[in-house]
Amino acid sequence: MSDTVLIVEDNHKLRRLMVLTLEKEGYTVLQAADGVEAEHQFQNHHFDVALMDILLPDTTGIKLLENWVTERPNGCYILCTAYGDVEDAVQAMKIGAFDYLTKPIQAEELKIVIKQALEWQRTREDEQLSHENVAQQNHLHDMVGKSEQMHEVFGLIQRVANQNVTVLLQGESGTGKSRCAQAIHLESDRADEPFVKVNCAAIPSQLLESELFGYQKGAFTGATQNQKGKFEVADGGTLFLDEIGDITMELQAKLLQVTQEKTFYPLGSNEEKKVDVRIIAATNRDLSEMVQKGDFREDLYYRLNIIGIHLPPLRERPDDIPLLAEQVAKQLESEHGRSYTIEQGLMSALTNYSWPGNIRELHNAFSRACVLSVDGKIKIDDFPKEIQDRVDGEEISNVGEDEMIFKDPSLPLPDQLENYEQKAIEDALTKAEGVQSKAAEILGISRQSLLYKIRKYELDIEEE
Ligand SMILES: Nc1ncnc2c1ncn2[C@@H]1O[C@H](COP(=O)(O)OP(=O)(O)OP(=O)(O)O)[C@@H](O)[C@H]1O
Repeated sequence: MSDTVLIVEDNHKLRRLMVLTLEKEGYTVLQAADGVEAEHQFQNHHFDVALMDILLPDTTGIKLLENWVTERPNGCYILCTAYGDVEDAVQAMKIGAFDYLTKPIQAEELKIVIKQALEWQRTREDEQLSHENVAQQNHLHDMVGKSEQMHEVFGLIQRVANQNVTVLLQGESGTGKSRCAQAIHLESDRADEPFVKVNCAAIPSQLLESELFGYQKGAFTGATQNQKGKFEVADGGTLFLDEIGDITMELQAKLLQVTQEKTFYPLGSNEEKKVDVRIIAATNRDLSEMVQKGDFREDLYYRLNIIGIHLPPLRERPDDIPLLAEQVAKQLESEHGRSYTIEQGLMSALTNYSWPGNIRELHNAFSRACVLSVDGKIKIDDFPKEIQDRVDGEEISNVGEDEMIFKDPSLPLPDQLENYEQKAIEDALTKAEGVQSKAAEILGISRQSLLYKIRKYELDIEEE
């Protein structure tokens, strides 16, 4: 059965043109010339995507969208806005439109957006199934993680990989945004095409434009020959714009145009270039806050954030630490040609540290520890002082002097630490009358860390 598209457009000529274009592509097309007809179609027919004009004789596309999103939240809606009407476009995206098209609508653009919408729609329907599959999986390409948050991220990556929509990755520095962008590319059918990364913060703003769009010989002093920009280099593949929050307003406007039209002009050139590039953007800044402050264009924000993926900080997913640490140790084993063992108790100690630099800090700390380790045995002493201090502080600070009885000098230090830790947890839980969040507060660790330790020491505690 072919996919069905509903077109709501009062301009007869334009509607006819859109219907013909889509019917030629093999879609079944329903039509409506005003709000009443549109409501009738909505109530009586199934359709996969609706494309509606903003201005209708008896209502607005925004009003229809508001009603339909409430009634069928899983539907896929695209609004057609007048050229340059940013406010309507932004409002539509906020309400829940999949995307918007700016008039005049090109046939090619129409075909692409409908195709993307249907792909997104289909994968959303498969969501449940793929979610179950992904839940079993603790890695995706080079990414590892077994926490619920990372399973969710893996699921999203797989669902969006083959849709040409832009993706916005947000998360603190070192949480894995670049890796995530690569994983999306590798999961997609563009995997054999180029993956091009541009760090927008690392390139001075005057140069960034020519870096992205290229230039023609003579465009400026020193432009002695034509130079391709990253958009052209990435043609057919993926362009990863890292630190997107750092680009100037002027460049934001240009970028918006490429995301809409897929065309641009190299600096100093009159020749329009057309590219097929999938854009993934990332930032560790709060882009929606930047929008509110007027530092980032709202329309570009919505355009980039068609699919948003949040990479959680490591302190919120301590369950991933052992897996990540093992991955680094394995990598280094093959690089250094020797094997490493991780001292007992070290892992639980490391889950107590908050890792402000996230996975990058963990990687660096582990690499350092491997190099410093004697006989390949990685110990807490091999970690940077700030980590040792934090770990020791948290482990010992909650143990009173009268409990020094737990210190058995005949045991190796990690085992002594584990004894302290277990006792401290038991005491905190008693003090907190079994309320885990309170106990975690007393211990100065996250509730997740506490749960991890309760399981680790097999403490007989009722689940909250
Ligand atoms: N899930 C993961 N599994 C294994 N390694 C990871 C994972 N996520 C990130 N890493 C590693 O952690 C380090 C930092 O990751 P990455 O550069 O992707 O972070 P980022 O969020 O892009 O950082 P920044 O914002 O500073 O650019 C890299 O060495 C990367 O390979």
